[in-house]
Amino acid sequence: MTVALTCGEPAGIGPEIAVAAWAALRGELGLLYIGDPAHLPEGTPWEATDPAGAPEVMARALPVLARDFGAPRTPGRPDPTHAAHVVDAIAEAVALVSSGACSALCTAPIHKQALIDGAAFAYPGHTEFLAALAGGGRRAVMMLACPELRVVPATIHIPLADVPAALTAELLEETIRTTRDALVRDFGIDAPRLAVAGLNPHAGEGGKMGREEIETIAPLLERLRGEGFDLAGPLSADTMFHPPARARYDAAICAYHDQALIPIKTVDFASGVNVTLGLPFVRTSPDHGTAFDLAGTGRADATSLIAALRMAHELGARRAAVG
Ligand SMILES: NC(=O)C1=CN([C@@H]2O[C@H](COP(=O)(O)OP(=O)(O)OC[C@H]3O[C@@H](n4cnc5c(N)ncnc54)[C@H](O)[C@@H]3O)[C@@H](O)[C@H]2O)C=CC1
Ligand SMILES: NCC(=O)COP(=O)(O)O
Repeated sequence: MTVALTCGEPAGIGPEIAVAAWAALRGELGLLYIGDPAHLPEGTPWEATDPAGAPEVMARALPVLARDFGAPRTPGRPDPTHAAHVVDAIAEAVALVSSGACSALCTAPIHKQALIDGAAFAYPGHTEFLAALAGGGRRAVMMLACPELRVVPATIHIPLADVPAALTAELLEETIRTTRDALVRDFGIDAPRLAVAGLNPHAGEGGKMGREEIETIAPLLERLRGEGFDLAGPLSADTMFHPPARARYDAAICAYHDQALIPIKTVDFASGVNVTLGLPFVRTSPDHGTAFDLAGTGRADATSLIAALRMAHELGARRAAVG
């Protein structure tokens, strides 16, 4: 069983944390790095191979599906000529997991702006790109998970000003259903408890601080409770994330990106994992970005990538076992 690991933005910390993760995990799981080996830190032991050969290579070298990105890497400074190769590596990894050659996909961070500028990348992130590659008109759902907390932003990479209009009952319902299904299937939670945040301060304060809770969120939750969903909310987001509140749910569904990601990155920035729900294959990622300020210094922490690779391996194995 081999986890495909895409290189992400070569100017970021991806290549160096990939090597650190390989060193930490080589006795534990198989991974296949997809990228340009010339971008790996000097002196990295690596070996060109394919998914079938990766587990055997792991013990002595980083297994690499070697691709030529055509130009060296300058840490902290993205090269526009790399952008299309970065996108191709993700598409290639999806082909490997879709064919069953790899058991799961883990992605090192991309720099969204560099891909949009350099390759006219038409997506705000991996999540939406992977949903498009998976086909079937899917809408993938982003979850970030650490041992203490799981959060799901219903709207993702859109301007804050656009959130109220985007947070429709349809989007929220699909997000809740996808999250519940994934908690059962991938996380082994038989009866998931979900907490749903309001959009406004104090969840609207009875309509005095916004009406989305009364008009959209509460009626939807009531309907879904009628179907047997275990749903709390709409809750005030500011009091959902302290430890006793966290103990009352298995995942928090949030209205927008920062409402979800600020708490988890505060609770556990080091080892949070981003996992995409609703795809026909497993995809995880570290919770952080390209960290240009650290690229090339050797000071980047690989803990989150290690946790992401472990989760990818575990979820891939679980799906393989249950079919
Ligand atoms: N899954 C993905 O592809 C993700 C990509 N990004 C992208 O990354 C780029 C940079 O985003 P930022 O908001 O600056 O976030 P960032 O996570 O790259 O950096 C924020 C701060 O955290 C530090 N940091 C990040 N990772 C670290 C690590 N492994 N060890 C130690 N310190 C670490 C950085 O040095 C910086 O001070 C953006 O283009 C963003 O879209 C951000 C999050 C996820
Ligand atoms: N803030 C999370 C993030 O940017 C990750 O996005 P994605 O590339 O996993 O869609």
